[in-house]
Amino acid sequence: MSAGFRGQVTLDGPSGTGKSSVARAVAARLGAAYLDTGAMYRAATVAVLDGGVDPDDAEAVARVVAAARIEVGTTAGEEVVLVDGVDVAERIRGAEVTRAVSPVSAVPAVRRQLVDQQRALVEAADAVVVEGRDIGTVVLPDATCKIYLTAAPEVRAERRAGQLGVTDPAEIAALAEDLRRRDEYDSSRADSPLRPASDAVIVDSTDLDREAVIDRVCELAGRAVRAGEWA
Ligand SMILES: Nc1ncnc2c1ncn2[C@@H]1O[C@H](COP(=O)(O)OP(=O)(O)O)[C@@H](O)[C@H]1O
Ligand SMILES: Nc1ccn([C@@H]2O[C@H](COP(=O)(O)OP(=O)(O)O)[C@@H](O)[C@H]2O)c(=O)n1
Repeated sequence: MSAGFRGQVTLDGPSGTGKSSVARAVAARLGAAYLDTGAMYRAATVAVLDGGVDPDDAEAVARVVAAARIEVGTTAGEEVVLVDGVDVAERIRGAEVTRAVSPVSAVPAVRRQLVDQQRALVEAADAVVVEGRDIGTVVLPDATCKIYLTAAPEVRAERRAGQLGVTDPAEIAALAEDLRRRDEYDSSRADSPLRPASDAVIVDSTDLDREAVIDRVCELAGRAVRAGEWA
């Protein structure tokens, strides 16, 4: 399965399972576009923080985000994230945004706005890999191939620590607590909670390296296309 893929691959799952790194590599291998929906919720959070609004004040959050122009790129190799024309690609990965993103993304009006934008970006592409929390369940219920990535919590925290260059055990424990809190928030919200779609294939990456996960996702994408051709 390489060139010639047409359709949508969705990658959902909690933080640190490898969604971004795997989705980017799969998109490159399939010659597909790539959409990081988490970057959009993070960009919305930048607008909320800069608007001086409490991330837990749903009404104020909805108002600020409705007035913000959020733009993301869909090319796997280049990260483009703009809020009102300002490059926030680096800032969205910072601790301040990570702390505030879950309450912002639990606001239904924010989700409606960003889901509309996500669907428009997907429609513009013949082939696309989309990662997030609700892509297989809500954004693209008819996607060609749905994957739900999981991994043991301690493995996810270690991966995140490795990514951020954190080695102090107390800091790793704090990262693990942050992941746990965010997963709980994302899984228990009323609108579009984090959960696998009923027709998603669950891939547990605890004991798989990155390349093995990429191979598996490409294989599943190829299989889904062939199944569609025979249907
Ligand atoms: N299967 C894997 N084994 C080991 N490390 C991985 C694996 N998949 C991803 N990683 C690494 O773990 C870190 C977090 O991955 P990332 O793709 O950002 O996860 P997510 O988008 O789900 O939060 C990155 O440094 C990435 O390179
Ligand atoms: N489709 C999505 C994607 C992200 N999100 C929210 O955005 C946050 C950040 O997503 P992300 O994918 O950048 O997070 P990481 O897994 O990279 O840490 C998540 O914790 C969710 O609160 C969401 O609600 N729906």
